[in-house]
Amino acid sequence: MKELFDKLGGKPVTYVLGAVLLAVLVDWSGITWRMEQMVVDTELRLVRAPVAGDIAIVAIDEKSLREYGPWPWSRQLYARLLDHLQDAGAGTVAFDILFADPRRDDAEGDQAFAEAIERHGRVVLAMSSDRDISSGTVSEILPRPLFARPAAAIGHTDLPIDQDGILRGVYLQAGSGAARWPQLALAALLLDTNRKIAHLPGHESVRGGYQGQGRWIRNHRILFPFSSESNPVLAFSFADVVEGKVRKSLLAGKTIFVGVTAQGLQRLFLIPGGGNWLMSGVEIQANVLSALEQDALLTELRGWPRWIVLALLSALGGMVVALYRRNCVTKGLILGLLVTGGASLILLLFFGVITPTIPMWVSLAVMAFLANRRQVLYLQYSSGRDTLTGLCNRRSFEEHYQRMWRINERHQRPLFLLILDVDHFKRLNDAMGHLHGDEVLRKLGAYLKSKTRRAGDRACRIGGEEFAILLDMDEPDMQRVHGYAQQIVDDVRDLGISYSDAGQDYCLTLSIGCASMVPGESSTPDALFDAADQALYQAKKAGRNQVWCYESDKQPAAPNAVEDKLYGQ
Ligand SMILES: Nc1nc2c(ncn2[C@@H]2O[C@H](COP(=O)(O)OP(=O)(O)OP(=O)(O)O)[C@@H](O)[C@H]2O)c(=O)[nH]1
Repeated sequence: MKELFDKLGGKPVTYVLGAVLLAVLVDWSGITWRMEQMVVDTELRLVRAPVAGDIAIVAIDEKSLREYGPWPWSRQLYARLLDHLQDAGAGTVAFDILFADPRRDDAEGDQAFAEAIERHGRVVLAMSSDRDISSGTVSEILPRPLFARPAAAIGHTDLPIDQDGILRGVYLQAGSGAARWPQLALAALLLDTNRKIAHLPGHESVRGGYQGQGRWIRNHRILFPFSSESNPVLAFSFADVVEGKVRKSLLAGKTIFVGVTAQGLQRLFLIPGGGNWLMSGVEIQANVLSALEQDALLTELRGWPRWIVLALLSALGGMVVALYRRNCVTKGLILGLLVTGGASLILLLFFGVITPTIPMWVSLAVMAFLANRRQVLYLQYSSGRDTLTGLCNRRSFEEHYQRMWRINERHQRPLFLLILDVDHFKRLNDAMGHLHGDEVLRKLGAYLKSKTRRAGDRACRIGGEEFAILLDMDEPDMQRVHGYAQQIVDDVRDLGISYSDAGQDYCLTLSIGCASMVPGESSTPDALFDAADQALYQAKKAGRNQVWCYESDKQPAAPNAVEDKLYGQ
């Protein structure tokens, strides 16, 4: 596992693919949705745009309430408003007010309003919905037929709130059973421009018509930039307009939304962008129309396009992390976050595309963490390695030696140590050069590593051309160890590393001294080392290219007793 991690962690492709897969997985799981929305909201702050100049609100505000008394008023006032707006040359008038019930005490007012709607010819009325709590079904509430008949269009005023209480977008179509009603702002747009929109923008979540009785169906969700606090929608007081206090030129040619803004009478919506900025429904309608008119909608990527953009951006971030994986992981992570964050910002500012940023950042953080882990492991590993052969160095060998000594002492098991020395290595160096000598040592290192595969086994380069092997044997038996060492001697000879010196050909050989001891109070790690060294000395003395062993019984093993128990080939 560690080796796999080591191998994969070294390759840039690991970081690129890892970042892509993880980002897609995190995004798909939806666990970062809330955080993601916070980022999107912050980004949306940057794309705020003023509402188009040909849109205005006629607001039922505090001033109008002071003028005309408590709301609702006689519909006569709306009739007067419509006539005034018509006179001023205003365009479509959309009421963000539901006129569903008759005013029984003011039939005249209702009649006057109906006639004014007819006269005006370009009035859009609002419809709404009502959920029956016991059955859960949703029914439509339409304007009373007296008004609906002369109205040019009817639009819904459903403003959906996300799970976190923020309104980020609207549905261009909604209705009970089928999404047949256009959003109020869309209805006004269609009327004003006499346009037929072949393909409604936004995400089409519902295909086909009727979706089931009593279900409130929404379709074509759009996101759009909201107007800023410093650039609010142009608004006139209802009373000022009706009383003719607003210059006609200010109203001429404008699409007018009529709605309530007075505190306490209307529902306010929290809009994205941080802070607690609230907007009334009528202001939101003005914002929607402005965005539709100017084609300034934002695209929230879904499905395959979302995965593809996410994959491309996180691959870019993964590449940055991979680039810095060895020198400075933190720098790589910070740059990766900046690059991906910057790319999403560019997509938003220039193309109006909202990309999921948090999943990319999560995946980059994980990749950077893995790169860092690998780097730490690599440093730990390399500090205990011999740089030429890749075997462990004397320091880490000694640590391992001491550890194995303690373990075997607990279990009262013998420990086997082999010391290996290349024969006449000076002669090889002199004949072939130091670099060639290095290459030979490297080859020997690789071979010895392949001979030490058990967890407790360790091969190490303890000096120039001197190696040591510590063996962890299941069945402690010096004969087997002798056979093992002899195999090494034979294999090295069979490697056929040959060289000539002074006209004579030589083949590289090894000598090995083996020793074993049961760790205990009377035997020490140094004693075992000395014993193996003595055995090696004997092997050299006896002509090299051979194995000599020293085997202790469980008695104290004084170094001077070593030779008594030595045996060779
Ligand atoms: N190429 C190379 N040579 C090394 C390295 N470390 C030590 N040596 C050489 O290894 C040689 C060891 O020489 P000696 O200690 O006389 O031993 P030997 O020639 O192998 O003779 P015996 O051990 O008695 O068989 C010296 O020439 C060192 O310079 C190394 O890292 N690379």
